[in-house]
Formats: sequence, structure tokens, C-alpha cells
Amino acid sequence: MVKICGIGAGYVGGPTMAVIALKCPSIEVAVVDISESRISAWNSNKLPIYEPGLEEVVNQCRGKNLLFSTDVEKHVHEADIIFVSVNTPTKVKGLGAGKAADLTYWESAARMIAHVSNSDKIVIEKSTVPVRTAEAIGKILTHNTKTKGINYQILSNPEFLSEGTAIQDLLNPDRVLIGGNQDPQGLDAIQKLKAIYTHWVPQDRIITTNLWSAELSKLADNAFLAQRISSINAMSALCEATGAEVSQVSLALSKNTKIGPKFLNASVGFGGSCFQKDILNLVYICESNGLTEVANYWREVIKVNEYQKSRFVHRVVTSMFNTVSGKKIAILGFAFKKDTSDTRKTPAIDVCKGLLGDDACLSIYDPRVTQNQIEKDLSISCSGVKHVNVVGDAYEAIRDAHGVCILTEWDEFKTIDYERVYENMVKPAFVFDGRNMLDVDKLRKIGFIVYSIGKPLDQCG
Ligand SMILES: NC(=O)C1=CN([C@@H]2O[C@H](COP(=O)(O)OP(=O)(O)OC[C@H]3O[C@@H](n4cnc5c(N)ncnc54)[C@H](O)[C@@H]3O)[C@@H](O)[C@H]2O)C=CC1
Ligand SMILES: O=C(O)[C@H]1O[C@H](OP(=O)(O)OP(=O)(O)OC[C@H]2O[C@@H](n3ccc(=O)[nH]c3=O)[C@H](O)[C@@H]2O)[C@H](O)[C@@H](O)[C@@H]1O
Repeated sequence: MVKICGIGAGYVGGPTMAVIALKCPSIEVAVVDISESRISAWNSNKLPIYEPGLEEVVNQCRGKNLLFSTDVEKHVHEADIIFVSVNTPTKVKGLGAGKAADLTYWESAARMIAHVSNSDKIVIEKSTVPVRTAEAIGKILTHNTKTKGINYQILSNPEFLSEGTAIQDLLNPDRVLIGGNQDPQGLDAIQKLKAIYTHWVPQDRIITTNLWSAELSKLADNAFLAQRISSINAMSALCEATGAEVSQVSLALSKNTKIGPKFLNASVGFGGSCFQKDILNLVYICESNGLTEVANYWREVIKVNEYQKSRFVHRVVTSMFNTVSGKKIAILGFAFKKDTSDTRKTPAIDVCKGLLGDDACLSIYDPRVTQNQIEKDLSISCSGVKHVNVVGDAYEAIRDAHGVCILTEWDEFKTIDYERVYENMVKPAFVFDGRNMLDVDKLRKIGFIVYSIGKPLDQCG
């Protein structure tokens, strides 16, 4: 029986390995992590991450061909194929700080693999890594196991899932990318990994390339997606200045088959753990290769995103007569997108901090994010004056508020009884829709002053 070990039981490692176990009953899959709390959550009824459909998949396989363990070395030792899905955050200090990827976790995983292995292994980069990481990993593996005569094949198999739709993305991927060495052993390893995916992915969706193309394609993929959002967000600012409507512009663009319909929703800004980190990584690689103009081009994508978030805060403050000091503002949604509890790099953090900087009092509600997480993200000190309240439902958040900011597009915010809400707010009552999800005309008829990204401004505002 083929044995797989997945190192890293996070947003990628957990769901990815669970789906492989589901689709390949003949393969034993062990998911390992150094975090005891994460592993015990994977072994409990309350999984460590919220992802629609994940619980069902885990429940079907756990205890059969899927297990979660902190015994990293044992399962690495036994495995034929090792997927490494550890985190690769942006470096915070030293060379390349603020841009380069921090490969500390990856390197420590590679050293541990070298230390415990006694048989040939295929080691797969599932994490997003800089181009040519496989070369460095290869050196660490081979230089540490010289006397054992072990053959390592390193493959790049980047993950393209999105949070909130991870299970659907994994069950029905638009493509699987496998990069490997183009020599006979490398090509053989590629075929072995391909054989796993062909249990459920059609052959024509599995792309094979050389290692460096696969590694760079992942960074390029996220850069292109983020660039589209910054492009439409830049247009949203121009729409507000000219009277055009960004949703109408998006619709017109989406009908151009050369452009297509996805990733054209203007918003308060993109968030998530990866877009910013991966673009910064790309910028660093460009700079390291002397490509200043290319680095500057990609850096602008992040700058526009920062601008969009600060523009939103500016709009809230200026609309509310240039002061939000002491005013209660309801924040609906804190996660970086709907259907996830993940708050990494969520635009809500910057918006909330911006409003707190102007002394607003925030009442925050998110259906999936815990109070603890929100307080941690906003670095609220227990001793300071309490300007932030995390509450259990939208109506409570909005009661007696001067304004409402929609920061995540949770479906339930569409069905709020806005007439009832209006009655309980301080007048004039403001709505700032950072996700363009509400019916502006309907809200204005009720009496709200409404600001929606990229739409003509309310004449009363
Ligand atoms: N979150 C996402 O939607 C996507 C993330 N990625 C990439 O996948 C990688 C992982 O991302 P996430 O799953 O979000 O990170 P995460 O932080 O949720 O999970 C990483 C896990 O690795 C564990 N870990 C770190 N070093 C370890 C070691 N030496 N041995 C065992 N476990 C170790 C950590 O304890 C943590 O639980 C990153 O490179 C990211 O860029 C790629 C596609 C999608
Ligand atoms: O490498 C990764 O981590 C993943 O990053 C993104 O996935 P994810 O961040 O989970 O979610 P997205 O749906 O891409 O949304 C990212 C951010 O952009 C925002 N967004 C998205 C689309 C859009 O039209 N407008 C917009 O503002 C979202 O609200 C969210 O804050 C990519 O879509 C995945 O392909 C990739 O695998």
C-alpha cells in the first residue's frame, strides 16, 4: 500500500490530504503537524478550520485511511510520498525583510526528512515557494543523507484552492500542475504523482512542466488574480469621481470573452494570507534579478490595495461630518471573505484600526470569527478603554449605531431587515457597503445615506 505523509495540517494540508484520502481509498494518508492543538482539533468534532464540506470528507475517511498525528518523524519515515504544506510567510527581519519568503519552516521540514529517512522518497512542494526553492531543498536533502544512498525526487505541485470553496476546488480542480526534473527519474516521479490525481481528475487537466515553471506559475497565478482586483478597485475610484458605476463597468468587461467574468468585484480591498505575501515575494525575486521595472509594476498592485482600504476609512469619516469620535459604528463581517473564519490580512483589520484611530466605538459581528481572534487581530489591550465590542448578531451590532460598515460579503447580511435596523439607529443613519452587496436604492428609500464602492455618491452624504 502506498503511504503518503502530509507535513503541515493547515488550510492547505488538512483539506488537500483529506480529499486525496477520500478519492484514493487504497492509499494510507497521515497528516502531521508540530502543533498539538491543531492535531487534536483535527481529531475532534470541531475541526481547526471552517470550510464548507470539509467535515463530511474528514468524517468519511478519518480512522480508515486518514489519520492526524504529531508523530512527524514516524510518518515521514514510513512514507513513500511526502507533501510539504508548511507556512511560508513574509520574512520579518534580516535580508529581504518585508518581502522575501521565510523558508525557515520548509528548511526545518527538509532537514527532518533527511534525518529520519531510510528509503527513497518523493518530496512534494505544496506550499507556495520562491522559484528555485526545489534546488535548495535538494541540496539540504542530499547533503544530509549522503551515506544512506537515498534517492529523493522533488516535485513542485502548487495548490490553487480558494478558502471557502476549498473542497469543491479540490474535488473539481480546473488544473493540477506538476513540475519536476526532466530526467528519467524526475519524469518517473511526475508520473507517480499524476497517478494519484488521475483517481478523480481528468488527464487533460493535469499539466506537467519543469520545476521552475511550476514554482513560478503559482506566484504568477496569485499575482494575476490580485492584479485584476486592484485594477477594478482602481476603476472604482474613477467611477466615484465621474458618476460611472463600477458594477456596470464590470458587467461590460465580463462580457468580453478575452477578459471573462471572474475577479471583477470591486471591494474594500483584497485580503487573505497569500496575495500580498506572494506578490511581495515576486517583487523580491524580480529585484534580486535586477528587474526593477518589473518589481515596481507588481508592487503597484499592493499599493492600490492599501489605497482602497484607506479610501474606505476616509469616506466613512468624511461622510460622517469629519468625525467619528465617540460614534458607534457597526462592523458587519471580519473574515477576509465569506464562508471562512480566516482573518489573515483581512481588510477589516486596517479599516477597524483606521476608524479606531479616529476614536470611533466599534461593534463587530462576524458569523464565524471568534471574539478572541478579533481582539488579537486588533491588538486590543485589556487595560485600555474599551472601544471595541464583539457581539453575537448583526441586529445587536447595529442597535444605536451611527453607521454600518459591511466588510465581508456574508449572505446573511443581504437578508437583514434594514427597515427595522433603521428605526434603531442614530440619524442620519449611514451604510458603507464595502462589498457592493446591498440594494442601494432600497436602502435610500428607507432613509439611509449610502456609500457603495464605485457607485455615485449619495447626494445627502
Ligand atoms: N491558505 C490558502 O488558501 C492557500 C495557501 N497556500 C500556500 O500553502 C502553504 C500553507 O498555507 P496554509 O495552509 O494557509 O498555512 P497554515 O499556517 O494554515 O498551515 C501550516 C501548518 O504547517 C505547520 N508546520 C510548520 N512547520 C512545520 C514542520 N516543520 N513540521 C510540521 N508541521 C509544520 C504549522 O504548525 C501549521 O499548522 C503556504 O505556502 C501558502 O502560501 C497555497 C494555496 C492556498
Ligand atoms: O494561494 C492562495 O492562497 C489562494 O489565494 C486565492 O484564494 P483565497 O485568498 O482563498 O480567496 P479569493 O477568492 O481569491 O479572495 C481573495 C481576496 O480577494 C477578494 N476579492 C476576490 C474577488 C473579487 O472579485 N474581488 C475581491 O475583492 C476577496 O474578498 C478576498 O479578500 C486564490 O484565488 C487561489 O487560487 C489561491 O490558491
